[in-house]
Amino acid sequence: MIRVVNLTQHYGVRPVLKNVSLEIPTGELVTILGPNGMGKSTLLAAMAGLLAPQEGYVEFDGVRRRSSPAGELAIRRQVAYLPDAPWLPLTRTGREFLMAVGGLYDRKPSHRMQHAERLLKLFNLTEQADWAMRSYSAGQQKKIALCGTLITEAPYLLLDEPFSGGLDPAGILALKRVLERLAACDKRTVVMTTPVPELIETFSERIVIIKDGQVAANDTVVGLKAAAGVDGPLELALEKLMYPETLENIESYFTEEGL
Ligand SMILES: Nc1ncnc2c1ncn2[C@@H]1O[C@H](COP(=O)(O)OP(=O)(O)OP(=O)(O)O)[C@@H](O)[C@H]1O
Repeated sequence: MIRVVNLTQHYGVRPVLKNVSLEIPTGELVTILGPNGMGKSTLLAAMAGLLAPQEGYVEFDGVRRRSSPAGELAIRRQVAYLPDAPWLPLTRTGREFLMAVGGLYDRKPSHRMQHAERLLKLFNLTEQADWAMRSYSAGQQKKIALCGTLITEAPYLLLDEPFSGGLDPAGILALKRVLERLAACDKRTVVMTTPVPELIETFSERIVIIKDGQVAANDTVVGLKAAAGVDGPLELALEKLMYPETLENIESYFTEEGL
């Protein structure tokens, strides 16, 4: 279980997250949604241990992040984090990269090699496996970064915009199905952000909406639709809950122009 307790995060004097508390049970597939700039990436980075919160803390299975070197090391082996703009060692090949990341998580070389092969095949990168990653297209770089997260086999996956960055439909389908199966069959916990509600409607178990630095909603897709009084796609419910002003802005854009 992940527990976020009274988390407050400032950049300079500007508060981004204000007293955020959240519990994510093991094996859940959770999506964090919210308007641009509301703190989704900041929340994920704090969960990943990249940011030291000014107040509050994050716990994985009862061990508090950043509380002791031993605890922090134990958590690092359990958690894989994919930032929205992941860094890749571009002079290395995709296969070398996967072998190196798997090694950081103590996976045996023969197991890593075999798993890398399966991941490369899954994301249609077999042909490029032994090319330097600088020759990969943007979408291929995103795919290899995703493979780098999956090869860790970490029980907790924190994925910042895993579906963005030029993934093709085959890549999106592969990622959706893999995350679904990992959560359902392997009890892996997946927390991710995405700006595209259509992508997650059918497979995200729970949605957390961050707005103005706070948790505005934390519910299932069905629960969110009921709260918004919407009997259609999730997108409509989110428009009402997250972006009520956008619908008004669209109207006034056309009205003020006399259109
Ligand atoms: N390193 C930083 N220094 C100062 N301010 C920052 C920094 N990183 C983010 N911010 C600010 O914090 C706020 C939250 O940013 P964050 O990236 O967490 O939002 P987000 O919800 O993930 O946005 P998006 O949907 O656009 O990715 C924004 O207003 C942003 O300008």
